[in-house]
Amino acid sequence: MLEINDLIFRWPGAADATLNIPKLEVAAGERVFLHGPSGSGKSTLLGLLSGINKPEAGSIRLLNSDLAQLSDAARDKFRADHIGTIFQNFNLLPYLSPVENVMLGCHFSRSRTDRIKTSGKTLAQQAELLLQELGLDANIMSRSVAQLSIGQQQRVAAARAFIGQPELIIADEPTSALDADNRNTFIELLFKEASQYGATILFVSHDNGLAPLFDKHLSLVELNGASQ
Ligand SMILES: Nc1ncnc2c1ncn2[C@@H]1O[C@H](COP(=O)(O)OP(=O)(O)OP(=O)(O)O)[C@@H](O)[C@H]1O
Repeated sequence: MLEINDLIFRWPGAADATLNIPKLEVAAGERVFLHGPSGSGKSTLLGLLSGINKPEAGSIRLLNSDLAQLSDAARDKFRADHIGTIFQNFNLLPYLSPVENVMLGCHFSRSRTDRIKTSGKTLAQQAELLLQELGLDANIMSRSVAQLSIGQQQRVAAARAFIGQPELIIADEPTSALDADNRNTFIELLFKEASQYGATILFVSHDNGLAPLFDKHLSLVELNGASQ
């Protein structure tokens, strides 16, 4: 589902390329753990995969589209349709309820919205179902998210990424605020949700203790070093 070839990315003004990745392949449905020390380029790579940045050279084929060849508007649409992101700080809207926050995951994507409608549910019903599956208690669904614990906010952020079944779920250090038990539980929940429709998970973390949970491990230092 993802294939990178001869990718080079350099931040403006930087002497050296931040990323120089000859090859990277991820199959559909894989659970991938991407690790590397601070500054090794993890966020830069996620920015390229989600189409926020463009490579200087090389190709990034995601679901058979070369992101480097798409216009800015087409990359935005591609991201909204095919990628669900769980951000490190969750990026939830504090004045909205959990259900409303989750529904926002479909806001910019006709195809994700249509997928839910075809299943016969409303967006709100699907949002509620996902929140239940991810373990959010029913009695807090109508609170504003500002009143939720970190672990509860994390479940809302995950449900927002999954709504409408995007093929790729990107999780950028989403467990750094949790203790070890809660981290593992959260990752197991992500896997369960992803396996319901075969989503691919790309999970970024400094915490190598989480690596054994995943099918595949990618080290940014090794990926970058492979050409040098
Ligand atoms: N917007 C930017 N403009 C210029 N340079 C940047 C920008 N963002 C990141 N960099 C540089 O690119 C390199 C990789 O940064 P990046 O944030 O991708 O690393 P990271 O592996 O995600 O780090 P961390 O684990 O600390 O989040 C660093 O040297 C950083 O200074």
